[in-house]
Amino acid sequence: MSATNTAVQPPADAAAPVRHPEAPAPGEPVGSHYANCFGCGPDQPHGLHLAARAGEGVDITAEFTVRPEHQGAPGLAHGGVLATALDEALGALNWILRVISVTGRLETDYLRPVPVGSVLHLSARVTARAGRKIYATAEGRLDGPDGPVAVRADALFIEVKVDHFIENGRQEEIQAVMHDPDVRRQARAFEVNP
Ligand SMILES: CCCCCCCCCC(=O)SCCNC(=O)CCNC(=O)[C@H](O)C(C)(C)COP(=O)(O)OP(=O)(O)OC[C@H]1O[C@@H](n2cnc3c(N)ncnc32)[C@H](O)[C@@H]1OP(=O)(O)O
Repeated sequence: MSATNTAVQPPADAAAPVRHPEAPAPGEPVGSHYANCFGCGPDQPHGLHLAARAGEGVDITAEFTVRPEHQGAPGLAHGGVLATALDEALGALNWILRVISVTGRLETDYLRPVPVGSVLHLSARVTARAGRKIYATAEGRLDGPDGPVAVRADALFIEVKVDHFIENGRQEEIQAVMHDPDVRRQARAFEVNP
């Protein structure tokens, strides 16, 4: 990180976010960006298995069922796991913008304990963009999509190229995904933005 402007709130001159014309239609699943992702990967046995759906704007919704393996205190979700759920919901916004970005900063508020067995109803939306910076916010509610807010987060994501992963990831996993033609096509498509 080269500069000091790391605030999660957008500057006054930030632009309004725009839904990409090829974003999934409202209600459609956005899909998993990586089968072994701890947040959304279907092949990750220890993961959260978050399955996000596109909203009507630059937003998504998702549900996270808290399992016994997600505990911190007895019978309650671990705070780091809840931050992961928020982070993953925010990361799913990439599909709506059709941009590849990674979390730069994530500020989380824990408002209510989240019991094991409960379903956290997540929603996330992009609030603004400024250059490579994407400002977004997310919340998780208990007892349904209109229930009380248990956790929330403001985040700053930074747009990156596919090379960010190729250059920094462990070669074993990089080589495995590079041989998957679907992954390659999908990743490159995200880099060709209008
Ligand atoms: C294929 C789809 C993938 C979808 C992934 C979603 C999964 C869920 C989300 C995640 O978990 S992502 C994984 C966790 N995040 C990371 O691993 C990111 C690690 N950090 C980095 O790799 C670099 O720091 C980063 C690419 C984010 C930035 O490095 P750069 O060299 O490209 O940026 P630079 O230093 O030029 O800074 C550009 C601007 O961003 C700001 N910035 C950079 N890093 C920041 C940071 N960490 N926090 C806040 N602001 C940051 C920086 O201040 C600057 O602001 P200004 O333009 O106003 O000067």
